[in-house]
Amino acid sequence: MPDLPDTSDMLPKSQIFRVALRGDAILTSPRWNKGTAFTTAERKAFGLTGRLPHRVNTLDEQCQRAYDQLQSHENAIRKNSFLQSMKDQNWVLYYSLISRHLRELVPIIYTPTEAEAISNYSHLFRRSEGLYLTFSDKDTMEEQLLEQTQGREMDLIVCSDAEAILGIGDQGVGGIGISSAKSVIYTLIGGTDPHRSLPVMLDVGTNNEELLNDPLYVGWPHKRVRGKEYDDFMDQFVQLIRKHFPNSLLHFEDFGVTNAHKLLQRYRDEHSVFNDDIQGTGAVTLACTMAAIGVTKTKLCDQRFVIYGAGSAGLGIAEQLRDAMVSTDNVSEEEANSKFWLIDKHGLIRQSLADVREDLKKFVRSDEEWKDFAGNGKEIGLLDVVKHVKPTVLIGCSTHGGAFTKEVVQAMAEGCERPIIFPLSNPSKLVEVDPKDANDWTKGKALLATGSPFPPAKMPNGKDYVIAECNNALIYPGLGFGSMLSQSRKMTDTMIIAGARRLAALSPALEDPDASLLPDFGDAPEVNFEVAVAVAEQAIEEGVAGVKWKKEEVRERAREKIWKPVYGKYEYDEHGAN
Ligand SMILES: NC(=O)c1ccc[n+]([C@@H]2O[C@H](COP(=O)([O-])OP(=O)(O)OC[C@H]3O[C@@H](n4cnc5c(N)ncnc54)[C@H](O)[C@@H]3O)[C@@H](O)[C@H]2O)c1
Ligand SMILES: O=C(O)C[C@H](O)C(=O)O
Ligand SMILES: [Mg+2]
Repeated sequence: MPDLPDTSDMLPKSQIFRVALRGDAILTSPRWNKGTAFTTAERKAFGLTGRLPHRVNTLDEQCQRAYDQLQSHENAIRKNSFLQSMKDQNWVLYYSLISRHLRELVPIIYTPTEAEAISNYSHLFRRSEGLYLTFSDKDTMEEQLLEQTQGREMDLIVCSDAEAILGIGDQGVGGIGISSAKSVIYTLIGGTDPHRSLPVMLDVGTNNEELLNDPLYVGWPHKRVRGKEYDDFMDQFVQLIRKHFPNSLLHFEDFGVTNAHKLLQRYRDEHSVFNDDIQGTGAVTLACTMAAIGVTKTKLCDQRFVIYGAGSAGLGIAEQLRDAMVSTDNVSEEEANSKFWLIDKHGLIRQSLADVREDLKKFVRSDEEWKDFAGNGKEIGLLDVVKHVKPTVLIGCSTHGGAFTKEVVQAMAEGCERPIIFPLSNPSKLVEVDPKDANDWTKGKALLATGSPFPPAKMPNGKDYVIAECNNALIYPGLGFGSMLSQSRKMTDTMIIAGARRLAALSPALEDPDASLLPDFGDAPEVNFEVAVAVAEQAIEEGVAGVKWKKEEVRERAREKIWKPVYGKYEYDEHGAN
């Protein structure tokens, strides 16, 4: 990977904060609490002398102690709960600890462990994780928002209605866990100030029978609200965000595909809105594909793409690849569309299929193309499509674990020299193929990337093949930070493509074709910093930025704005922050 800036020199200069909280109030504020790291002078000033043991610890010592405690929890879900409690106690310690062990701890607080925490949410509940806006309380939505934000400026709102959480479906109020985890990643990897971000759960009910029948379910025990009532509720929410936080980024996560697409189209010209499953996944997959075709020395328009799973992610990926093909390879949109075969649970999306979603119509295959197909009239499944189309790229975002069988993978490998295979479904148990198997079945020829972290596979020459983590977290924090930094009025497709290109340019495979297609997740903060700079520069260039900077200033401004988990120096001031 090309050299990246050392982020340690991005630490803010020693900061002095005037704080109005004393005693228990400062010890129980995760924003201000330093625990045993309060200095002797601060202990006197904030009424803490008798409330803490004698010794003053450094942040390094606190991180060491916390890491040791974490190791005593034997499984991932317990570690997740422990870290959740730490977040409730002390933000600097929480973010600093995870930053020091990024590759090890991101899978604990995010994908895949967060899926388990979300599905057990009502049983694990300890305390509030953000703002819960419930349909039945919609008349007081504005009061609830203002009560929660207490006059704070907000840079970022991450919301979910939890209809399609990762690959585990409708999770009702547990969906706050994804809003919260995505917000944490924004801070950890993107540099967003946690005090200026808000996770939101839009509780419009759930159709998950198990939750509805669970006496301990803590959400609104009601079937999902649909239609005009749903649209009005969402509109009420979006208009409040626009009114009170006009410069914020509004991030949508894990909505059902129909609402995801509709909400994005409805608001994308009014406010800076972003759908992670559609746009974030599209962007990271574009970057990963660009890296892979760099290895095969082909162009985007030379590929035949089979996308298995035509929901938010599948559609977002197809559109992003298509748009990039049009802009880089100079082909018409129609020709670019013809390079895609999308499959959902009813088989190949083609003309004679009933009820094809409006947003998929441009990717519908003609019946003419399949007229000689033996199973005509029936669903056309993945294996048949692979045999017939001979794809060069096979992408999975279906939630159908194990769908890329040995037969499918080998059929693909017969049709091309270096099959590009990205099984992206999360969490790990839903991956379409274990990358180790795909590697073995293709004798190390497949170029692979997955949505969740997987261990390296062995190449026939005995070398490790590092599996790229093609998860939107490698790009969305940078896309978002770039938009917030430049105070963009909207997040345009060209800003997203600029971010994806920057990520692709950082691929280790550019220098070594046997290396991972994407940068290591351990480098995610530096990578996302680069993405953010590219996005903000593009926003300035195309005139959607609110700031009046020159493009050359962006990098320095980004360094100044980035939030880092370090303790500032506190002075007591009754009119200070709380
Ligand atoms: N790696 C990433 O960054 C990333 C990003 C977004 C989504 N995802 C993953 O992709 C998966 C889908 O997410 P989504 O948001 O698009 O969900 P979604 O519910 O919008 O879409 C799922 C799609 O899969 C299809 N499908 C379901 N079962 C199928 C089957 N047996 N055969 C073929 N198709 C089937 C559905 O018809 C639908 O088109 C999830 O597992 C999610 O975790 C990964
Ligand atoms: O949450 C993730 O890990 C990625 C993605 O947004 C998903 O829905 O799977
Ligand atoms: Mg998601």
